Amino acid sequence: MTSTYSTLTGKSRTSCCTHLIHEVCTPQAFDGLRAAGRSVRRPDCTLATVDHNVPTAHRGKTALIVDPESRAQCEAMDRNVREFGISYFGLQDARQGIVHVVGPEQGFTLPGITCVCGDSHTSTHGAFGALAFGIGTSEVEHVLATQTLMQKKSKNMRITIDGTLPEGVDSKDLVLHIISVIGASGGNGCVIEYAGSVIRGLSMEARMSVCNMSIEAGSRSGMIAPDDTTFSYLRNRHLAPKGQEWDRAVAYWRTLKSDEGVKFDVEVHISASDIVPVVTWGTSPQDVVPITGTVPNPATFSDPDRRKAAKRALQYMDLVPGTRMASIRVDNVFIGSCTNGRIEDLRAAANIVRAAGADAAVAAGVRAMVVPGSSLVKRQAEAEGLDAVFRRAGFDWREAGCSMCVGMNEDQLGPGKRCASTSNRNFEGRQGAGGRTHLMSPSMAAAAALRGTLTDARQFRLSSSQAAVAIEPLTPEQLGVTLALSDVRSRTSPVIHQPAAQAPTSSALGKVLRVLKGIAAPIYIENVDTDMIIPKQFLKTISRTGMARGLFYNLRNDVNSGAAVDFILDMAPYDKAVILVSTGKNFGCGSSREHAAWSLEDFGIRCIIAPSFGDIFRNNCFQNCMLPIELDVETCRSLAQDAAAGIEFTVDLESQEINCGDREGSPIQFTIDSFRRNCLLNGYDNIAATMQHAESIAEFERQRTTNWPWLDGVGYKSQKEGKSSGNHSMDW
Ligand SMILES: CC(C)[C@H](C(=O)O)[C@@H](O)C(=O)O
Ligand code: SF4
Repeated sequence: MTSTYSTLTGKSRTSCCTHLIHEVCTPQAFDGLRAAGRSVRRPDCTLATVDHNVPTAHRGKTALIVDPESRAQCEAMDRNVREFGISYFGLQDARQGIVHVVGPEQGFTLPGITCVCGDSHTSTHGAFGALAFGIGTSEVEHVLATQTLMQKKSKNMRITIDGTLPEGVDSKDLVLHIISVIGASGGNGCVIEYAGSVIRGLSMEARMSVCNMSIEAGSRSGMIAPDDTTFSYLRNRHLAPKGQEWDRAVAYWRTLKSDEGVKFDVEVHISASDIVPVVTWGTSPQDVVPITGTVPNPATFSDPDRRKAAKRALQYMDLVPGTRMASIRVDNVFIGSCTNGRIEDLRAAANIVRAAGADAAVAAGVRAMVVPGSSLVKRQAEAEGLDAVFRRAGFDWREAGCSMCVGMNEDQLGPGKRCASTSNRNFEGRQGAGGRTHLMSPSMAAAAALRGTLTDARQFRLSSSQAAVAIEPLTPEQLGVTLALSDVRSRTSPVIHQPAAQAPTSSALGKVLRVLKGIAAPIYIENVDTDMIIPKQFLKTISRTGMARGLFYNLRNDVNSGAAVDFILDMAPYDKAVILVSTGKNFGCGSSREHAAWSLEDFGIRCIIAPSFGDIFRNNCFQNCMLPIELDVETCRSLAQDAAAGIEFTVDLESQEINCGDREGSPIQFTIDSFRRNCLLNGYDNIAATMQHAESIAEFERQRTTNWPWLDGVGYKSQKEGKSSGNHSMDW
């Protein structure tokens, strides 16, 4: 399936059809463009919004954002989109929302495209049969400048779910079940295709929830072949093709499916009847248990690493094995995020409140928030009366944004507080330092809000008279939004900057790595996620430097007092470490934040050795001239012993060897992609290298215009036809 989607312009460069951007991962990329005197190659294929930092208590001008760092990031976005001529759904725009809700909602996400975004949940867009994946900031800069990316073909994995989902089981239960089956690193290096009768029967919203969490299964990208469900969702969306182009597009989209008998690198079969309503108990999305079950006993895990991780998780979550999940009290409930902040999710949650009767109320002592995924979802929900249902029961009805999914705005979970959440990550400190997250579906979260404990939502049954009346998506006019569509994908005039003297562009530029000699620090944690490497508060910067302070912040400092606690990187000789050795797999999983690589580098780490890596993190390391080395678990464990003994390591990239003292088995050989190796040895400027292929990129774009004209924005079309786009005032 994937080969159908990758549109290669050169040996290893993928042309990106659409590029979504948000305020957190772009300021440094735009600065890089400015410094190098580069423009945005395809403003018509780039769409911007603000979501992570925005307040959900009010809407208004960016200038009203109280937190100075959040405000600075949003203002940087305002400036950058203006300067580079990019279509933008800013804080006052009726179409603003979470980037992964906005793209599909506008029809910017289409089947057959390659879609990228500086955000790990870009996998969401795979629900449309797009090859969609998250990238780091350096890659964002590369895409802005060239509309292409350096890519290596991924492995293919197919997960087939057949049968009928039992009553009360929804797409969130399904995807959490999948992650528990294949594990949080199960999809490393793969693109997942979701198939089977259950997937075919899902709505687009549900498909998006499933693809969204592919990254939590270790895969950068998940996809579903487009079908009539996809087409009817897209028909009449603002940026979807219209008229004859629509017919032509649909005819093409129907061809986008895996060939009969095609061989996948990995096949997984799941029976729908095995799936039940679930919640998470630990600090990895793979820590899943039926809501009717109990907190597991780590001693029952056969894998020693899993056992250790489970013990650590239970300590963090303050849970005791054997406790009934449904007896666990919660302080907060969060309904929202790019996984479950769409209209269907809000309807499901509201249905539970309706089923609880006219007197339904949020349990005493619980704070429950409903945060729509976009401002248009909010208006739709209000038109359906869902806000009234929530408000009446004591839920807090908010403005759109990422909110407590990540806590970059004021919506944070306090230390020691427990949250029933419809988001996608239950990592340590994810929703707030010291906060404890249980992931679940919207109906289960609503049920938890009413009962005050984790609750089986099947206890709330709707009578037909209580059932929510879902209405067709409202038109912009009905929503009371006068959409000025003229500014969407119509930009034409690239802004060319003069290179700034001595200013840095993409991060690795000018750096090389040949031989690295020094102290290695051992880390014994499984699935070290990038939230753990650098928590959210350190992402609120518009610079790439000075991030060592944030490195492993929550492991190095007491959550309540902020006082330093013993952590390996603060103890001699490891405070001078240049190498990290992780015994746990999936190092750097989760978020695409390049800040994780920046903070390691700023501390002095140039090489990380682990049994496996999160795919986006691995790329981010290379982009910053850092070397991620993958070795088997046993070798990592023995290297960690050497590191713990304070033995100095020598990593030689030329000979691809690791030497540590005169240990047995030394030197250890490692393999590395030859292109990446060359870049590290010679310090390439990837963007400049790609720009040498400008003619092939232009030729590819010409073919694309001929074959798939609906992928060009209006402004680009008229520019090609020699018409002036005036002051961006053309209609779509
Ligand atoms: C800020 C962004 C880089 C990050 C991501 O990549 O996922 C965020 O959306 C998250 O969910 O942690
Ligand atoms: S996972 Fe959360 S923080 Fe990240 S994009 Fe989605 S809603 Fe925003």
